[in-house]
Amino acid sequence: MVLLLCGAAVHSFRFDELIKYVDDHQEEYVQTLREWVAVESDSSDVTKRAELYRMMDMVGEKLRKMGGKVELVDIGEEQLPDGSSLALPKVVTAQFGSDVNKPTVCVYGHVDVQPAQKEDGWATEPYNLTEINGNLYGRGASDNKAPVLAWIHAVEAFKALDMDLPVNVKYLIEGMEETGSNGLDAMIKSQKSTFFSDVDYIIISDCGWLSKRPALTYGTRGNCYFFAEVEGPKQDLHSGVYGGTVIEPMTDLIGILDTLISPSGTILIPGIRDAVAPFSDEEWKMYQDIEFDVESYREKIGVEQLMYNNKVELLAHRWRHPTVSIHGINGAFSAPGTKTVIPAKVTGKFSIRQVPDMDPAVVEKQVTDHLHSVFAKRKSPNKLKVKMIIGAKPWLADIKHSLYEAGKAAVKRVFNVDADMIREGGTIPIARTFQDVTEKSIIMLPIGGFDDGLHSQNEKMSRVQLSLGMSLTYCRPCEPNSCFVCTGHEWLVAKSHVPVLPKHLPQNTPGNTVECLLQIHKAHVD
Ligand SMILES: CC(C)C[C@H](NC(=O)CN)C(=O)O
Repeated sequence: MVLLLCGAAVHSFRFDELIKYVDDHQEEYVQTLREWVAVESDSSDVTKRAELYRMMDMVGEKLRKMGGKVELVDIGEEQLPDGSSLALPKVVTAQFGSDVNKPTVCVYGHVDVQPAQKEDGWATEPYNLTEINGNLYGRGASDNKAPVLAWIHAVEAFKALDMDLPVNVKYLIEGMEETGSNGLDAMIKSQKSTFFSDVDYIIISDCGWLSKRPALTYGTRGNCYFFAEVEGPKQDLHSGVYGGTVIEPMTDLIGILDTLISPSGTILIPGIRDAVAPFSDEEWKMYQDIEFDVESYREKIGVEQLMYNNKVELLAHRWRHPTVSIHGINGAFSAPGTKTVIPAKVTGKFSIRQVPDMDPAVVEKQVTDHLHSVFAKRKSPNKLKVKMIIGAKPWLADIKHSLYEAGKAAVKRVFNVDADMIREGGTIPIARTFQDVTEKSIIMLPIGGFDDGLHSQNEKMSRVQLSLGMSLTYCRPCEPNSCFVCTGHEWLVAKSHVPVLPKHLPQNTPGNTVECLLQIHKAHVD
């Protein structure tokens, strides 16, 4: 939370009050996160849609209570595979201040989550925020509920103290990010000349650091998500009775999925790499300077071998080369027992993370043509249907833009180290739309840690990481026209902010606040 809540208008006396208020309310912030995590706002599961609607209402209510001008924007319906339709969760927009003499910052985030069940291998109940050794475990804790709340609480502190916000702040919080931000493109287009007309900057904290070093994110990969359905007999069959007499849909599906990517990671779809931007010497040099330890990355994941052992190659394949991942097969027998079935219809789910300058429409054609071509060669009587479900574009920012200069200055002032300039291998579907449609500058400021387990078992947000991230939020009082919000060039961030440290950590570590926090953080993650 960077930022921007820095204030020409804030006197140091009042600034101390602000810091104290935030520190004094840490437990309430965690309690609100607990309430938000308790909502199973899984956007991929239509049976959980009521929870998602409830989640959006909670966000709207929270912002309304803070005195914001809040709207729950209807973004229409989604068509389900069975032909029926279902209302999309409303998008929450909120506005705090409309002073034409102040810049306006729009914070984007999402409060939907990926699926999670205890049986997937979680050590705790995924929807019951549980603190263990300073880590707050729960689905959505890092992706993206805590970062969204951090931004909300930053403004709430100003409001609670009846302090003038030095910038106008807008929020746009959605509930379909994890399934491709359905409906949001259209909403942004339709509100270009209304909600977005006075927005100067867009800030996204839906990403994490790469290591123990603070980072700024300047690129994300896109995602083209496919369903490949193979349909054969009219119902499931006994493999003893029918096996050997029918051409099985599952055999066809595994056969075609195996033509997508080689064991060593080469994508086998013709033409797919044609539009990939060349990896420049400048990029190579940048990647070399980034703090990242390949061996500890390998160990943390728990694999014996990675695809690349060289740091630059590994980062490049994580951020700026495309890849294919196979996620699952619907209709396949997957229970622990030994059912001897021949499934009649199976749907393979896979996605391609794409990079500049790939285009989802082109990828869709390349993948569809390829799968139909390899399927035809099998001469199977079964039917193949290929459908692209998500077509989210990659996003890349200009790191020479003053917004990134401002971000670097803020990190330097808070942490006393230079930010690593990183990209994200994952996708924030709406980032590119913001860029293309609103033509505003976007910065991604990671708050999450490098090992938060996003989309995985035991997702967490550590209290220390949250404190470190939050210290970016508070800017010290500055002279008019000298801070980022006034000039667009610099964030002035308080060095004097001393967050309340988790009680189990040493309270009397010597050194200044920043060194102290970094030492504690290091001890905590080592
Ligand atoms: C299109 C994807 C489902 C989006 C998803 N985004 C994030 O995880 C960002 N929080 C992804 O898988 O990258």
